[in-house]
Amino acid sequence: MSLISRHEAARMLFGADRKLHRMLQYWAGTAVMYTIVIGVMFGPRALAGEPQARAICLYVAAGVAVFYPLVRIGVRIGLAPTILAGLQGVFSISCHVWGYSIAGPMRGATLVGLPVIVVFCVFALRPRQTLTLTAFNLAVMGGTMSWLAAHDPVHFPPAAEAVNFVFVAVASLAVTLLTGEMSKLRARLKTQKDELLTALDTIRTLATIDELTKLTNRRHMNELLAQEERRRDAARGPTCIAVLDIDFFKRINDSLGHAAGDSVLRDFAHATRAELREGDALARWGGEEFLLMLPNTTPANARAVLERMRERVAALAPAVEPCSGAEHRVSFSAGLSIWHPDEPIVETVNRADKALYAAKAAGRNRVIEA
Ligand SMILES: Nc1nc2c(ncn2[C@@H]2O[C@H](COP(=O)(O)OP(=O)(O)OP(=O)(O)O)[C@@H](O)[C@H]2O)c(=O)[nH]1
Repeated sequence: MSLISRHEAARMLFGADRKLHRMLQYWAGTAVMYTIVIGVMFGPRALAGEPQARAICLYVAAGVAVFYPLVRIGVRIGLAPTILAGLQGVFSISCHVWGYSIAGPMRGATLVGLPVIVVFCVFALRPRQTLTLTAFNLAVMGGTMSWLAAHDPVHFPPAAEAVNFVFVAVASLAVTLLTGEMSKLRARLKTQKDELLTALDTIRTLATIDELTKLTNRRHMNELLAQEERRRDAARGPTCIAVLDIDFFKRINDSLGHAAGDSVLRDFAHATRAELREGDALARWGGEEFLLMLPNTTPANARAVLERMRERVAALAPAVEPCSGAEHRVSFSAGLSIWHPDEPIVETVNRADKALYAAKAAGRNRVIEA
């Protein structure tokens, strides 16, 4: 039989999920605390056969055992941590109150643990909920102390009980207020973290995406080109570069206005993007000019992609002048070049750019290879 590593054992006991792991670590921490405290206070008496001591030892052991699967199931079914923390808090209070009533002269020691319960709940409960738990804690403890002082004043002198109560009330309230501040601080930190993540996301988008067309922007395309250059791999197929430019775009702008021009740019981006595979990149290179990078693509295949793009663009609804009803069909010209591995990739882009000029000079709405 193979021995399991400490890491695997911890994974089995605490699970792989980070949240579950954290909650079960708290559970383990409290289990160890209970074992020590109950063991020291009631262990010898339980071993001596005293029924009350045995009963509380069993109660605590059963409670600790029940909470382990409860936490695991709770996290799996999405039970609010508040409910789990509340249940553990109430269980803890019942242990303390019971322990206090049967601990004899040592009972003062059990009071130390009451404020600790609140500390353990701080990560799951909101300040108001923590305050409610403390109020419940003091009501149960105060009620028990009063009852004990009234029914057994010899063992529970009223004056001593009153002092004990004041002590536990002051300590619990102080801890509750402090943990409340901690909770607020945590909530503020969480909000700030969320805001920072959103801001980071926006910055990342702004840095890589063209706002109008939602295509890759020039800055990011330059990074992709450099990346492709670094990755230079003879075993892979060739990389093709194309520069695309919308024909007579100025006319659309001049006769229909800038907003209509923007709308054509968006439609053009949408239509051409539909022909991209994973790994291809299409960027708005500037104005009405676009740069296409097709890794692992032969020039024949790249030409076929550009032809399909031309068909899609030709199928776009024409921009219509409202007064004259004149139609402006959208088309583009493109220059295509293949990247030679010994050539800086910017040179390949320049060659594609020159081929684009040739396509424009040859009458537009066509693809010319460099
Ligand atoms: N609406 C809009 N127009 C833009 C944008 N960027 C550049 N332009 C316009 O695009 C037009 C480009 O015109 P030209 O460079 O003369 O080219 P063209 O009219 O397309 O002619 P050819 O390229 O020779 O076919 C100019 O009028 C620019 O103002 C933009 O973001 N939105």
